Amino acid sequence: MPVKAKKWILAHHFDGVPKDSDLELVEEELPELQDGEILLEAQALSVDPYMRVFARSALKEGDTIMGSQVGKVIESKSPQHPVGMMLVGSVGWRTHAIVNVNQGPDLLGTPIVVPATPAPGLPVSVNLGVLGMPGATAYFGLLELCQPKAGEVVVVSAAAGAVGSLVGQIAKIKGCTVIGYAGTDEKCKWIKEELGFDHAINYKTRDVAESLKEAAPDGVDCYFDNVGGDFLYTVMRQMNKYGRISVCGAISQYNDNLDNQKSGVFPGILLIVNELRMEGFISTRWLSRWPEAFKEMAAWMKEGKLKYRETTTKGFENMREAFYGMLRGDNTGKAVVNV
Ligand SMILES: NC(=O)C1=CN([C@@H]2O[C@H](COP(=O)(O)OP(=O)(O)OC[C@H]3O[C@@H](n4cnc5c(N)ncnc54)[C@H](OP(=O)(O)O)[C@@H]3O)[C@@H](O)[C@H]2O)C=CC1
Ligand SMILES: CCCCCCC/C=C/C=O
Repeated sequence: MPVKAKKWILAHHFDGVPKDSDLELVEEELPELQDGEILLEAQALSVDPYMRVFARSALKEGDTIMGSQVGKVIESKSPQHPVGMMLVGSVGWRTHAIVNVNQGPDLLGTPIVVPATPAPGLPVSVNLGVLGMPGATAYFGLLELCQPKAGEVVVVSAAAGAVGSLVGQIAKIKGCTVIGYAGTDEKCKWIKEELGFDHAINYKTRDVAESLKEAAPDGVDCYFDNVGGDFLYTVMRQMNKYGRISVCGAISQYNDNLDNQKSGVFPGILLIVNELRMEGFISTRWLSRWPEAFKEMAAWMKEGKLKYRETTTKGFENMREAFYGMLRGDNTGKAVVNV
């Protein structure tokens, strides 16, 4: 019996905030499996900011939207991937995918399928969040680039999101004072009261420069930047000598047309005077070491030192709404879609 897959395609390249006419749900009939192929059925899918960023360069109109999912093998012509096995696959927004297990990495350089990390008692979706790409991003982006030391002050933006909520907790584990900025009072309450951040500030209701002066009167040593734009410049002005900035994301600019962006004045003088180190990264730089991060983070979770939250949307047909919601800040913790 041929399998009918549903998939979301890029109908039109995004221009500004993604809208319904940009994304279209279509059906396709899948062919018979060949040797070395498996058929994956989506259980949980990820919606991430990078989909907004990389759609422009990596996709053509008509292509399936990129993205990872946890899928179950429901048919197999690969003895190493038996029916029932759970895999994390970068196979896009699809209910069913035929994967050649010998295929090389995807467009973003990640393997097409890897066994889902065993996490007893936890939902499979943790492989898309705390024990997945966002977890590795927080772990390596903070520890490798900021190298936070006990007693230092660490600031993180988008602090109640998938990456930011983990960055703040890891910085606490390392003995730092942590200041998180998030977009609602509820998010601030969560990161302060449940996750143990020292300060949680709603950037929509407080002035960032003024509130940062209050929370960090002696300045900032590390900034984990998820937001970019003016936010970055504002924090840079309050960095201490030899401060480190890990440039992870620039979500405040993702809906802008980069070709038409006005050139602002980059405050390079601050880098010079305070001898700051500022480095952008893509988490796949440490791909071969991701298991190391997952092992340590799973141990912290077991010890109750690292908590996570997911904002889940039910139904593959609601991928689009989950994506829009994540971009505008509806999520606390990792945004996932359960099928
Ligand atoms: N370099 C890398 O390898 C990777 C980079 N990233 C980047 O990390 C960042 C966080 O990603 P992730 O944790 O997955 O996503 P989140 O779970 O943090 O979701 C995005 C959040 O961004 C916040 N946001 C949206 N617009 C703005 C804005 N204009 N100003 C400030 N905050 C805004 C919203 O929270 P709020 O309510 O607080 O506004 C929203 O919930 C993104 O920039 C992403 O691109 C992610 C993974 C890998
Ligand atoms: C498993 C997919 C890895 C994608 C890496 C995404 C890097 C993100 C950059 C900005 O959001």
